Amino acid sequence: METLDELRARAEGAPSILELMDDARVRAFSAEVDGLFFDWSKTKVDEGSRALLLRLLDERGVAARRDAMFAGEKINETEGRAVLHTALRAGPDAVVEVDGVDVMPGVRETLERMRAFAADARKRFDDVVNIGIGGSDLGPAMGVLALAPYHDGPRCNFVSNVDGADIADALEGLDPERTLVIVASKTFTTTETMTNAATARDRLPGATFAALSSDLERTEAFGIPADRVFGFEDWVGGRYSMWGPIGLSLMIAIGPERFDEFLAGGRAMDGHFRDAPWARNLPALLALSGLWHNQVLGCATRAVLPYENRLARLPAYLQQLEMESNGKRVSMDGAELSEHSGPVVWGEPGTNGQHAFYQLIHQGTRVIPCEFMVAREGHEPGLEHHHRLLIANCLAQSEALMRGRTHAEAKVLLGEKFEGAELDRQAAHRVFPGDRPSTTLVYPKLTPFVLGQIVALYEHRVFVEGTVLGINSFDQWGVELGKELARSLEPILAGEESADGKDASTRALVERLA
Ligand SMILES: O=P(O)(O)OC[C@H]1O[C@H](O)[C@H](O)[C@@H](O)[C@@H]1O
Repeated sequence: METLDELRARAEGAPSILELMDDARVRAFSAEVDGLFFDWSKTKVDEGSRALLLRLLDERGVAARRDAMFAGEKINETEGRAVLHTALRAGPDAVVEVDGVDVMPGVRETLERMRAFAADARKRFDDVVNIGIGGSDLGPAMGVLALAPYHDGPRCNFVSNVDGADIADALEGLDPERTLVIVASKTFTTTETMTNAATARDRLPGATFAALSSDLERTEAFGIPADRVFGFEDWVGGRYSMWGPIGLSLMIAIGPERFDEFLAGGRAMDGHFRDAPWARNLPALLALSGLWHNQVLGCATRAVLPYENRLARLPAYLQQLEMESNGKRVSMDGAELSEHSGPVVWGEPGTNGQHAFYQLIHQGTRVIPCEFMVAREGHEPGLEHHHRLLIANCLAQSEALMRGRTHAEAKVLLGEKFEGAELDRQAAHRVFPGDRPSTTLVYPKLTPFVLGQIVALYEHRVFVEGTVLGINSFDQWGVELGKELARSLEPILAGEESADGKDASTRALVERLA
């Protein structure tokens, strides 16, 4: 891609972030929508590079593909499906057609049934166990923890791993009469989920079961009555599904009204993504900062660092959203990508990470672009001083990464303690190279509405990055081979089949573990 080459040329010998920094830059390299403020001024993108990045969006036809997505066109070409998670949060008057049929009456009807079911479940049950994995787990698990201050419904447990420890621990001490087990699986075939669901049925007789799936024949075969089944269509991808039936546990936890606020946050971000010019468009700006760091500068990872303890599961959620969506090797037409695919995404909440892995971010030899997130306000009355410290730490990290510390400054700090060659040696360990990039997302307070804005912001960011790279962000063929091989290994481990066809290493491991 020529524009990317031009950007790489500009990045060579670009001024430092500190040299670029001034008030005008902060105004130019930040944008705000509905209280959400994104600052990307602490990057090395200058005005010229920004113009080229914006050009990339036009060259790659991002606007047309965005409009095609919202219009229900089948942009998930490898599976022949539309991509309409946005329909799950569309307003009451929305009309969204797939193959000439408006899908919104169905969406609204399911949402109404969910509301009635959730309102009743909040009275009848003490515990909800959501059994699901990947997109059928991470969204509601992340959301229930994030919105703990609004959680006034039954306790929610999330079981995902096929490791029997997960279901065994979750079922421990539950009263079947007061427990709702939700089997969440789009396909209703996923080994982990079906194995855990069967164990729950055996070990907790008398519990109430509900199902969230797009395969109504399989939910019936499992024995779940139709009035406790909430279906969705194939145009909702697993990792984009927490807005609909897969969000049922979250709706039960916080109540239908607050779930509506969550949907409204997502809807507001959709409107912004559709209408705002790219230069002020938050999803586009996040994507451009991502493309700059990953494809232009060659940084293979990005750290997501929420200064919000209740966003502890957000990095895991974003790992699936970003890496399953944009971790592809070919473009839409099947040709090998000319650029790297999406980055490795990782992170932990601050301030904890500061005392663990930030060492490498500050002084390691590789540059790790950091995405900080922080709220102006917390939820804990009387603990405002905690929140001030939290904010101070968040801002201190991005400042330290940008500023760094020179050898001369380190020597001054060491003062009289050392001299000569020893002073130089000791100072070298205390040097921070600086000029390390970060972005900061500031939000007013982690309410259901704001969580909706943030999740939709990241969804669209992934879409923009994927579109620029020519990737289909909505399939996940890369997870299939491991599943097939696991299916072939299970009977070998059970002693029913021979390991002869396997390679020497796998045979030796089978022997040790069988
Ligand atoms: O909801 P399910 O059909 O059970 O799928 C659960 C998950 O497993 C699959 O292997 C995919 O990698 C994920 O995208 C999906 O979210």
